[in-house]
Amino acid sequence: MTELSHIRNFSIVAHIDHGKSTLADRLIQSTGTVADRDMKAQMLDSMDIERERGITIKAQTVRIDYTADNGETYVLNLIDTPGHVDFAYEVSRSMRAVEGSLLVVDSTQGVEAQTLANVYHAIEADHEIVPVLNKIDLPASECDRVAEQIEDVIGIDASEAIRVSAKTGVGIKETLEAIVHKLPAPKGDRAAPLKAMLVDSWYDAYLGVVVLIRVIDGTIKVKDRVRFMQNDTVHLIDRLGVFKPGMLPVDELGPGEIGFFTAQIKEVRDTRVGDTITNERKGTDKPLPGFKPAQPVVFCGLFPVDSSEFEDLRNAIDKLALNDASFSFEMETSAALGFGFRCGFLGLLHLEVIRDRIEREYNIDLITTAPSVVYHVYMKDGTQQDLHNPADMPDLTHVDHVEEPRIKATILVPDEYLGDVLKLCQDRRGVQLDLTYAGSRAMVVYDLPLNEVVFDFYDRLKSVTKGYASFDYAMTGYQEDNLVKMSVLVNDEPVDALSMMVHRDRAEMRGRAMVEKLKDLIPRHMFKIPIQAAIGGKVIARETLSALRKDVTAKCYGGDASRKRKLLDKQKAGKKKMRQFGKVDIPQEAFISALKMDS
Ligand SMILES: Nc1nc2c(ncn2[C@@H]2O[C@H](COP(=O)(O)OP(=O)(O)OP(=O)(O)O)[C@@H](O)[C@H]2O)c(=O)[nH]1
Repeated sequence: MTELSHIRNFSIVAHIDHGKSTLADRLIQSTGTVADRDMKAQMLDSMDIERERGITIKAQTVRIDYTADNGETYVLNLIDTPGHVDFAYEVSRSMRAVEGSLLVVDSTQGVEAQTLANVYHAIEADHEIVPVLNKIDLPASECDRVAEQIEDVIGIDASEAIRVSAKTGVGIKETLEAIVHKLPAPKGDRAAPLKAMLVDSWYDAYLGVVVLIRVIDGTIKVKDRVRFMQNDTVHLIDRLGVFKPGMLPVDELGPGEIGFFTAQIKEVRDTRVGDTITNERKGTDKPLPGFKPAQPVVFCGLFPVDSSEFEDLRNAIDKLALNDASFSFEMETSAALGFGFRCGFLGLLHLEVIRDRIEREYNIDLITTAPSVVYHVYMKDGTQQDLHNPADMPDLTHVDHVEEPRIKATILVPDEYLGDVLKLCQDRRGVQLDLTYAGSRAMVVYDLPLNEVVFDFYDRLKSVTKGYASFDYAMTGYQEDNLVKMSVLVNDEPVDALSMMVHRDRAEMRGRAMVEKLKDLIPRHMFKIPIQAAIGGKVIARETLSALRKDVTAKCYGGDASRKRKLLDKQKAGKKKMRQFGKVDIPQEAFISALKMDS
C-alpha cells in the first residue's frame, strides 16, 4: 500500500517509431526495475508478432519504484498504450486509468498524425502532459523547431520540453523527475467502498483470465468477493499483484494503485473493459461511466485453402477470440469457397495481425475475401438491416436506400507530395474539410467513405508519398449514397467471394478494372471463359479469356503413359492453390489482387 502522494500514474503517447517502447525500456532499466541481464529490448511488446512488426498492440503495464532527488521513493505506474489507429479505442480507455502522459515526439521528425490523435485522447482524459523530444543523439535532431511545432499544432506549452535520447540514456533522469514533480498524484478515498476500473483483461494459459485494474476508492485484497457492476457477476479474488514487469503478488491494492487479479474467470468475454468493480456487500452505488465496447468496423471472410482444414481453422479462431473481445466471427458458407468464417475487426491492421497469426501459429493457408465495412440497408417495407457481407445484399428492387460509414481522416505530409495526396483522397470520393500548414508540412483533413479506405489506402498513401505521410482516422457516422452491389461472373457462374459494394458512378470503372485483372490472373483453360462484372442483371464490363489451343499432354509421344501421368501430376500439384468455380480454376492470389485498385 502506497500513500497517494507518492504515486504517479502515466502513459506515453507517441506516433509509431518515435521511440515510445525504447523510452519505456530505459525508464524500467534505469530504475533497476529489471536486472540488466534480464533486460530484453522492448520489454513491453510481449507478442512475437508485435516485436517483428515493431508495433504495440495490447496495452501493458509496469510498476517502477523510483527514488527521486528529494530522497522520497515514488511508485510510478506506466500503462503502455498501442500506437496504431486501429487501436484508438484501447488508447482512449487506458488513458482514463492514469492522470498524466509523456508526449514523445521524435525531434528529427516532428509532430505526426498519430501524435495528434493520441495527444487528443490524453487531453480528453484531462491529463497533465509533459512533452519529451526524443532522439537528440541524431544529427538531424531539431529540438527548437519541433518544440515550436508542438506549441503551434497541439497548443500546449513546450518551452520546458525534456530533451532525451532513449537510446543513449541522456535526459532519462530529468524525465523521471518530471513525472514526479509535474504529474499530479491520484486522488481517492481509502475508507470508501471499493471502486476499481477494469482497464484490460487477457487470457493466460496458466492463470485463466487476468484482469488489470485501477483502484479509485477503497481497497481490494485476496479472498475478497467482488462484483462486476455492468455484468452483475460476483467473483472471488484468488490472486492479486502488480507487474514489475513480471507478476509480483501483493496482499492489497489501495486507491491510486494499478495491478491485476485473477478470479477463476474463464473467458475474456466475461470481463467488460470499463466495468466498475466493487465489494459484493456494501459496495458503491455509483459506478464509473462505462466505456462503449469496441465495435468491429471491417469484415471479411476467412476460408481455408484446403477445405479439410476447416476444423483446424475453427479451433484457431476460437483460441484467438479467447483473448480478443474485439474480434468477432461467425460461420459462413460460400458457394465458391466452401466453409469458412465471416470475421469482424477493428481495422485493417487488426485483420492482418489475426490473419498472420492463423497462418503462422496454426499453419493454415487462408483465402481472405475483400474487406468490407458494415452498410445500413433500408428496405422499402421500412425495415433496416446491417450488411456485413456484400454477397448478402438484398435484391435492389426491395431496397430503398443504403448508408455507408464515413471517417474523418487526418493526413500530415511534406509539401511536395500534397498534390498526390489530394488526388488520392479525391479519387476515393473524399471531401476536403481542412488544409493547414505547419512548417514545411501540410495537414489535410478529409471526410472519406470508410469503404474506400479499408482495402489499400495505406499502401497507396505510402507509395505516393514515399512513406513520408502519416495518417489517422476516426469514424464519424453514416451517410446515404448511391451504392450498389457489383457481382463477378466467371464462365457465367457468380463468384460470391468477389462481390463488392461500389458507388454507382464508379461501378463501371471498378468493374472494368476487375475483369481486366481477372483475365490476367486466371490461367487459360481448354475452353473460352467469359469474365463479367454485373449490377443486378446488367453486365457492366466483360472480357473473354481465350481457350488454350494445345492440349498440355500433346507434346508427349502418343504411347508414353508414365510421362503423361507425370505431367498431369505436376498440373495437379499446381492446382492445390486454386479453387474450382464451376469448371474454372481460380488461383488464390486472384482474390486479393483483383480487389486492389490502381487509382
Ligand atoms: N538514434 C536513436 N534512435 C532511437 C531513439 N529512441 C528510439 N530509437 C529507435 O527508433 C526506432 C523506434 O523506436 P521504438 O521505441 O520501437 O518506437 P515506438 O514509438 O515504441 O514504436 P511503436 O511501438 O511501433 O509504437 C527503433 O529503431 C529505436 O531503436 C533515440 O533516442 N535515438
